[in-house]
Amino acid sequence: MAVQAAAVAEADAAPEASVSPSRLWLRLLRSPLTCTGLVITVVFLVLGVIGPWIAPYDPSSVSHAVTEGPSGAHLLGTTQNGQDLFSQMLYGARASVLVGFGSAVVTTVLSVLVGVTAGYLGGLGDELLSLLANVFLVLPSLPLTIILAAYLPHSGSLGIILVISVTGWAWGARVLRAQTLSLRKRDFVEAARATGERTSRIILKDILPNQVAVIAASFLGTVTAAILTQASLAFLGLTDVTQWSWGTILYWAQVNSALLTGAWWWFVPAGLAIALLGTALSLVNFGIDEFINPRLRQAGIGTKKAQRAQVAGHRTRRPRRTARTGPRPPAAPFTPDSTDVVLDVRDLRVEYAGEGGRVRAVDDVSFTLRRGEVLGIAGESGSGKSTLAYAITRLHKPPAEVSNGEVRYTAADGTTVDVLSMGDDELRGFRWEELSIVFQSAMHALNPIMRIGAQIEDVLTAHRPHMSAQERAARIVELLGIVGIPADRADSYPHELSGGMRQRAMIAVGLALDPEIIVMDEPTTALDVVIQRQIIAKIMELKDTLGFSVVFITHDLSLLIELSDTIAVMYGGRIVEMAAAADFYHRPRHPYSRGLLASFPTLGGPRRELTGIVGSPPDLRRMPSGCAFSPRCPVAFEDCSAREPALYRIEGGGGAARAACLLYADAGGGGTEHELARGGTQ
Ligand SMILES: Nc1ncnc2c1ncn2[C@@H]1O[C@H](COP(=O)(O)OP(=O)(O)OP(=O)(O)O)[C@@H](O)[C@H]1O
Repeated sequence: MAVQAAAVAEADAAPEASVSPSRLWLRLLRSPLTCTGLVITVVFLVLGVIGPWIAPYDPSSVSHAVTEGPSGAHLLGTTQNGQDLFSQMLYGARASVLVGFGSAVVTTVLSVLVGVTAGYLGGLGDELLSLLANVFLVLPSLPLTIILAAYLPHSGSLGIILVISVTGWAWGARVLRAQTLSLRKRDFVEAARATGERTSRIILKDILPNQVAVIAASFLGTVTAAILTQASLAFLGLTDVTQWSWGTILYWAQVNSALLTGAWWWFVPAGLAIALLGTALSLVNFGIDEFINPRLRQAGIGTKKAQRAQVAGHRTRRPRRTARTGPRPPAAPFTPDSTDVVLDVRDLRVEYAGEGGRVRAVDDVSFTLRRGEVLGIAGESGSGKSTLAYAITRLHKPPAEVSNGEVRYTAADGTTVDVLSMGDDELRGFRWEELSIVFQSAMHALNPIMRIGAQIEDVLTAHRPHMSAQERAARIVELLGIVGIPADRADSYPHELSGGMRQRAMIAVGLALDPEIIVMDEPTTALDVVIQRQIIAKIMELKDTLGFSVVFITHDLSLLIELSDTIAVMYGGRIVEMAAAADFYHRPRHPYSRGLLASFPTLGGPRRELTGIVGSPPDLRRMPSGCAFSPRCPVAFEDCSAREPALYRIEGGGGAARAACLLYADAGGGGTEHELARGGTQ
């Protein structure tokens, strides 16, 4: 099959280039609101550290200047004992900042530990941790805080930090658990798992960075809440009132009726400080959210200055990294009489266990994939294509379970291994090194907050730990070049690329380790027809140059015929026809294949009426007796609902055709799927 390579690089170049990390930080600082928030927060932090050293007086020492308003000697006035309020505010800054940030650190660490662990682990661990969080959530936090504080009146700031952390961690943990639950099902986490990354690394590099905005919001929110809680407890006299904090200042002001006597300078500075720090933290929070979330940046929610910085960033030229020397030598092209089997799937059965029992989503599936071959798997939705792909890549998860069969992989050096019996470490080495996967939607399979280059680098770091940073950079450039993406796009985020580019970036990730087999599950479904054709052309070009084999899954039979060497059609979890692509196109044997072909417009050749297939695919829980297709089959006869057909070999079909239809039961050369597996697809 000769498919010409398309010049795809220019065709779908997205309009926006990316911006270097230093510029992004600069952008954060260029937002006036964020900057204001940062400056105020830093000023308070500095005051918290140096406050007691620069205070002009001892905050507790009395003087004759009682209840005096602000003056040169006492910048913020005095109390009714003549104590200097400016000094009290400086001492108070330390206590408030310490309690605020201390509580936020402890609370956030607890929330992250419990929330992320529960969400990622699932199962019993999740249930226990969630129960714990729920118990703390239903406890009335205000009375609990008051009671705990009353029992720890002399424990100082550490006691307050403890009280606030104990009563405050559960909410954050619950939010983070929910986020983690949703993230762990995302394709980019699946992809990271598939590339062999360890759990700890997935959590640190894929799960946590995607939650930075939530963690930051929770952290800064806790700082504000903790400062307020501490002020409230102190105001109520539930803390050590001889320890200076902004809350204690308010407490003494209230006890001495400062409001009634008009001594505004006594309570206004402390109230203002709390409000100002809370506002500043919120401004920083907005800024971080905008910085972390590339979509907000893209949407220009930032200030005009930030947008100008963005435009300037696009114009900035970044130096190109030098490419590694040439691609690997071209492999021998695939020929239909090849017997060099790379993947041998035998009698594979995959079941989903549910409340209503087990359903067989893949049943008795056998096929061989030869080196350099493209095996196309077609079938309506629900026929078991994805379940098959996930099972042969060992990416299936409960409730899916492989209950029978073998998946044997033969490396280029002739060694054969059973993929289904591999241990975790062996699997980690196998996936991506020998077999990689290109998922359906690159937008979901790529980590949205990691640059394309970094995502390729992750695979290289996980599998080639001895590669130097320069070698990795060169390989990234090489891979992007192979799939037709300009090297400077390594610094782009997925959302900055067009759909076609993203899908090619996903292919680059799949090619990173030069695998023998690539499983592609609907890799072009989400793309428009023009880009779809470009991607297909690229895949075929790469296959011819690099010599890998492909298992290509799609609904689109006409596309499949064009790019595949061999076609397998699935129905109700079984392969019902298998044939060389050209033979299949001209003479589909199974009535279901004929119906499928009649449902799609041909890519070339004469126009024909699209008829489709009446009825719907079978419910796996109630499979019809005999041939599963018989209730929909236009040529069914009596025997069809009683006898289940094997995958019969059909002589005269170029030696390659097999169909699971009783029409061919006596057509000669009857062979079971098992024999098919032994004989290859020929
Ligand atoms: N998580 C699950 N739990 C229970 N049954 C499932 C689950 N996932 C899939 N199935 C069953 O397995 C059958 C095959 O699903 P699968 O996704 O493999 O089909 P498919 O041919 O890839 O469909 P599509 O083209 O829509 O992706 C479905 O009909 C469904 O009944």
